[in-house]
Amino acid sequence: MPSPLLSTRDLTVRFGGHVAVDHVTCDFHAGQLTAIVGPNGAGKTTYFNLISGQIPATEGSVTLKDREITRLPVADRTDLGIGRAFQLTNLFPGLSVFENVRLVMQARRKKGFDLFSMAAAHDGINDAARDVLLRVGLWDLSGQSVSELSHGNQRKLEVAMLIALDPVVYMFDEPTAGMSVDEAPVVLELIAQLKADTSRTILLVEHKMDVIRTLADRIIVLHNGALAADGPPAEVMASDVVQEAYMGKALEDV
Ligand SMILES: Nc1ncnc2c1ncn2[C@@H]1O[C@H](COP(=O)(O)OP(=O)(O)OP(=O)(O)O)[C@@H](O)[C@H]1O
Repeated sequence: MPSPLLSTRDLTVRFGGHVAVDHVTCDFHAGQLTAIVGPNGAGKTTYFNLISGQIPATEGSVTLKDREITRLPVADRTDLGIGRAFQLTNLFPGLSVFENVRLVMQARRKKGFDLFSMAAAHDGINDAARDVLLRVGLWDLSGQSVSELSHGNQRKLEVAMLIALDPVVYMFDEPTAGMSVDEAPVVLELIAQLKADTSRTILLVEHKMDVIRTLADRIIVLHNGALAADGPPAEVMASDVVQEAYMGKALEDV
């Protein structure tokens, strides 16, 4: 098997006496979407935070494409290809949809954050931003201020910004949370399309069984911060131990 894109080895964080993530060793390969499930408080978001760099690990390591990134700050990890959608906190509400996507592209291309540069100088970026907005179905709303968008469209924009960032590792934390039944399928379809690019890996924290069934190639289960199960969805879901002990409660709110 080729070497993994992303690995955690004995990844651990303690808050005082509480071990929130407990020696989690896991490899994530290109072309795979891994759903991370587990009961409330199991450590899923904290595991994400350790991978993306929001909190420092107490022990263990995170490796991206054979490079150890455990002690790197968030921005450096982003530059190296860790892309995380943040439940709307990384949108600029006062700017237009288009400007939000363009800012991400400018930052990626190291052209700085000068929004008011001559548009002609940024033709390439403008075209690329338009392509992303067409892809997510937001092109018609590109001139609107983000604060005027519906919640569902804001979540779509978040996916657009992640696509614009062009990461190696896509990290989604409950991407359809708070969306209407009409809006959620669009975002799920976008994530499904991302899977088609087999040079990336996708991590998804998710409670909804239907979303997991639709998207996941693999499920890992966290319980009390530790890795409790890891395998293909059918296998993990069928496991009695996992059903009863770990997933019954976590996945029943479909
Ligand atoms: N900064 C922190 N300081 C202290 N304890 C924390 C901190 N962050 C998380 N925890 C604790 O770590 C444990 C894991 O929390 P985490 O949010 O990762 O769980 P989760 O699996 O994402 O839960 P949920 O499904 O409810 O979002 C919880 O007991 C939580 O209270």
